[in-house]
Amino acid sequence: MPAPAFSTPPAAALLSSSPVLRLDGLCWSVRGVPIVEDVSFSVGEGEFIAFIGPNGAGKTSLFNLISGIYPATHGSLHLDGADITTEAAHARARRGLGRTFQTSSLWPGMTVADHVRLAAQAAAGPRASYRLWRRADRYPEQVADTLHRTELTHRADTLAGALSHGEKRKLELAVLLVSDPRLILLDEPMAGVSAEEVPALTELIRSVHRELGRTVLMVEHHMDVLLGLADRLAVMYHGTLLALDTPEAVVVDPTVQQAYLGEAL
Ligand SMILES: Nc1ncnc2c1ncn2[C@@H]1O[C@H](COP(=O)(O)OP(=O)(O)OP(=O)(O)O)[C@@H](O)[C@H]1O
Repeated sequence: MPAPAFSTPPAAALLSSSPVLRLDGLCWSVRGVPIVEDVSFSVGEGEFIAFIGPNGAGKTSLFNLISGIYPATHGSLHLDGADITTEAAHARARRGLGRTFQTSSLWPGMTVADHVRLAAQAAAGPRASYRLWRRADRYPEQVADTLHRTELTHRADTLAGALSHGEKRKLELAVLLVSDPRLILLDEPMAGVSAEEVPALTELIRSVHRELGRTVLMVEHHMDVLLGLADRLAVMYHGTLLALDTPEAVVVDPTVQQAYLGEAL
């Protein structure tokens, strides 16, 4: 019997007290200018943390540090207890850390199914032959399951360039999910998505978190989206972590309110 494309962690794992991810005093500077300053927090298995903060607060930079795109200047990062501070992005991906980017990372002239098939092949490791990836019989279960999960089955043969913004975001999620990551970083998944498409995309992200049991970190400006999804809200401000608490506590936190100069969160 073929292995399911998605593994669901046992309920006990969701109650595990050991953090999936731990940041200790993480810093990143560019030519001596601090961009991320002394950020420390832990993420529990199955948790959903949403990152908010004004433009330029350092949210994407923090995601780049966690995913290994930038090396930390100081501090440390542990994934499942292993020190990954100096590990390259691809090594972190092999440990189960996946991410999407603020701007679309799709090939407009490639079909939806081929995007997912190529990602499945890449996840299968360096021994998989890239000459074979276009064969439609490669990774059929993974491709079909992932397209079904992301509600893109009917768009399998459509070129990515012909998709709506919301469908492009779904395809980016599909490309991510087919490698079965345990910890998922989503950088502004609603960016460019029309108001009509936001609810369906929100539900998809919710199902990735709740039904697949994935641990999720997400940068997002839509507070209405976040309040229904996040277990905790992290507020970034001038490169520092200003607050990290339940959404209810964060929205009434006077330090956070002052940082936003009285603007509604
Ligand atoms: N590679 C880089 N080199 C120099 N400065 C950078 C680099 N990347 C980011 N910065 C600067 O770091 C600061 C934080 O940027 P970052 O993109 O992390 O903020 P953000 O909170 O994600 O903002 P937004 O909500 O607008 O995406 C900004 O002042 C930005 O110009």
